[in-house]
Amino acid sequence: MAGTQEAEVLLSKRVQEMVLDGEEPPALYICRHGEDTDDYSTVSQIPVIDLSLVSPSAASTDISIEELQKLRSALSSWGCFQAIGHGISSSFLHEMRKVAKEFFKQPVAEKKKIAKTVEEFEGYGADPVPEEGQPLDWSDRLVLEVHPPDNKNYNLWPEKPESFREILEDYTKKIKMVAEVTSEVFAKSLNLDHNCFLDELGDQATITARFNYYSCCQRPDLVLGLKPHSDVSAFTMILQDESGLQIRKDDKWFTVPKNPDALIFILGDYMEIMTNGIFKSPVHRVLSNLQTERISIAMFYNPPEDIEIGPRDDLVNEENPRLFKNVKGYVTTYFQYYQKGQRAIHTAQV
Ligand SMILES: O=C(O)CCC(=O)C(=O)O
Ligand SMILES: [Fe+2]
Repeated sequence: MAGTQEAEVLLSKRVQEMVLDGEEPPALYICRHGEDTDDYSTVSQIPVIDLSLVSPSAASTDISIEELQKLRSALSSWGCFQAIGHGISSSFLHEMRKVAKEFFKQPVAEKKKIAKTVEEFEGYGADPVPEEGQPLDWSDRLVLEVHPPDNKNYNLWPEKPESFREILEDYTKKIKMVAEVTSEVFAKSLNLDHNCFLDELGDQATITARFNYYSCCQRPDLVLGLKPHSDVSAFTMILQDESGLQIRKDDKWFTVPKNPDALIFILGDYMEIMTNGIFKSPVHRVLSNLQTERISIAMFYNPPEDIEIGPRDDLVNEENPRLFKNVKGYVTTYFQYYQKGQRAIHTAQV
C-alpha cells in the first residue's frame, strides 16, 4: 500500500504549491512519456450549435430543422458540442470565470479552510486517491453540490471572494434553465415527446459544480491535467477560459477550441443508457500546458441517485434492440471503475 500512502501525502499538498515551489511532477503524476503536447494544432471539427434556433420556443424554419439535425448528428457521433445562443450573457460568463480565478489565486492556506478529506468528493482538493498504479491529475479542484437547495453544504463554500456565493447561486439558476431547455431539445432531436427526459430527470435532478484549476507544468509531456474518462452525468456543461480539453473520436484526440461565449456540452453515461446508445458519452481528458494556466467550471446535470434508469421504450424496437439494462446506483459502479482508470458503461450492457 506504499503507493496509496504516498498518494495521500502528495494529495495533501496541492499541485499549485508544487508549482510555486518550482517542483517537477513526482512519479505518481507521471502518465505519459514524451508524447506530443501540442495536439492543439489538430483542426477541430467539434460542432457548434446555436441553441436559440432549436429551443422549444423557436419557430420551425429550414434553418432550425437543419440545426436540429446537426445537433442529433453531433450527439450520435461526438457526444459533445459547443453551444452558443444558450441565453447566458457573455458578461455573466466572464464574471463566473473571474470569480473562479479569484478563488484559486488565493493563498493555499485560505483555500484549505474548505479542504475535503482524501476520501470525500466535496470541497477543495483533488479526487480521492485512485487505485494503486493509477496516476494523479495535475490539477486542483473545488467540488460543490449546488442543486437541489437541500444538497448545498454551505460550510464548504468559499467565503472569499465575497461575491463567490451569489454568483454561483445565480449561475446555478441559469444553468438549470439551460439544462432543462436542452433536455427538451435533445428529446425533440430524437422525435420523442419533448418532456420525456425532463420528466425522467425532473425536479429531482441534481447539479454538482466542479471548478478545475490546471496550473502550468514544467513537464506537460509527462502529466495530464485530467486523465481520460467519460462522465457519469446525464450531461455536463463546461465553461473554459483556455483550450486544453480534448475529446476522443475515431481513435484521435480533438481539442475543443476556445470560445468565450460558448458552453461545452458533454454527454454522460446516463444519457447514453437512456437513449439506448444512440447518443454517445465520449472519453475526454485535459492536457497540461507549460505556459498557460487554465480554469474550467463543469456543471454536472445528474439523475437523482435512487431512481432506476434504462433505455427509453420508444427507442427500443426490432431494428434497434435493447443495448442496456435498467440500472440503479450506477454512480457507485462508475466510481469503482473510475478509480482504476476504466470506463464502467459495459457493466450496464445487456
Ligand atoms: O476541464 C475541463 O474542461 C473538463 C473537466 C471534466 O471533464 C470534468 O470535470 O469531468
Ligand atoms: Fe469530464
